[in-house]
Amino acid sequence: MGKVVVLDHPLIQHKLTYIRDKNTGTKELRELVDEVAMLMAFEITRDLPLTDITVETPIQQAKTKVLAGKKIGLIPILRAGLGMVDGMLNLIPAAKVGHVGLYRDPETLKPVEYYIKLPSDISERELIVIDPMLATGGSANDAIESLKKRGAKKIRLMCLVAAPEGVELIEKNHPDVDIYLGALDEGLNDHGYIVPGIGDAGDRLFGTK
Ligand SMILES: O=P(O)(O)OC[C@H]1O[C@H](OP(=O)(O)OP(=O)(O)O)[C@H](O)[C@@H]1O
Ligand SMILES: O=c1cc[nH]c(=O)[nH]1
Ligand SMILES: [Mg+2]
Repeated sequence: MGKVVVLDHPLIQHKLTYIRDKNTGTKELRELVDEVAMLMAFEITRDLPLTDITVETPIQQAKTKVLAGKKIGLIPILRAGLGMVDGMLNLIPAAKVGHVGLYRDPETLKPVEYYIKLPSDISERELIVIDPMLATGGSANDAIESLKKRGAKKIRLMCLVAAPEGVELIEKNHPDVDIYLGALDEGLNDHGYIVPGIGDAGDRLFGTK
């Protein structure tokens, strides 16, 4: 079974409070999502492997460390996942970015895939699927399946807010995938929205409602 980690760093929790607040406007929301994504990226990259090197400081030789060159791929689920990409790239600037376009049918709550474009070497990369919301889990589940079908071997999932239903679905169908969250909320309402949640992430980020 994969890990489920709630990233309870005080800065993440503080910013998440203002993301939840319905009075936070589009500009501020974008900035907050960007910042939280960067902080979450900082936390989830703790286990990246290092390798030893030697450099000359102005004083003498120093045995020190650099990243071992692990290749990373960020996979935002369109649209809302786009809001988290730049924040993560601030910390992992060499990451490649693949896009999976999915929307959730409002009647059935089932995801519909409309776009996919991935780096050609996904099987060699550690992939981080990013989406602010893990509600029923259908979208993340389908995105992960699409990646696996195309050769992905190592996948993590990073979401701002999740419902237990979504976490359970990913744990059941993808026990090899670790899940990193800003918060694990109470559940879903009748329309499949996370409670208390942040509302419709895509509409709030892009101002489409
Ligand atoms: O876990 P689920 O029940 O599948 O719901 C979560 C999905 O719903 C939202 O996307 P939406 O369909 O609203 O598309 P958008 O990002 O284009 O707004 C959200 O960004 C997730 O991708
Ligand atoms: O709460 C939710 C659930 C799905 N999609 C969203 O944007 N928000
Ligand atoms: Mg939406």
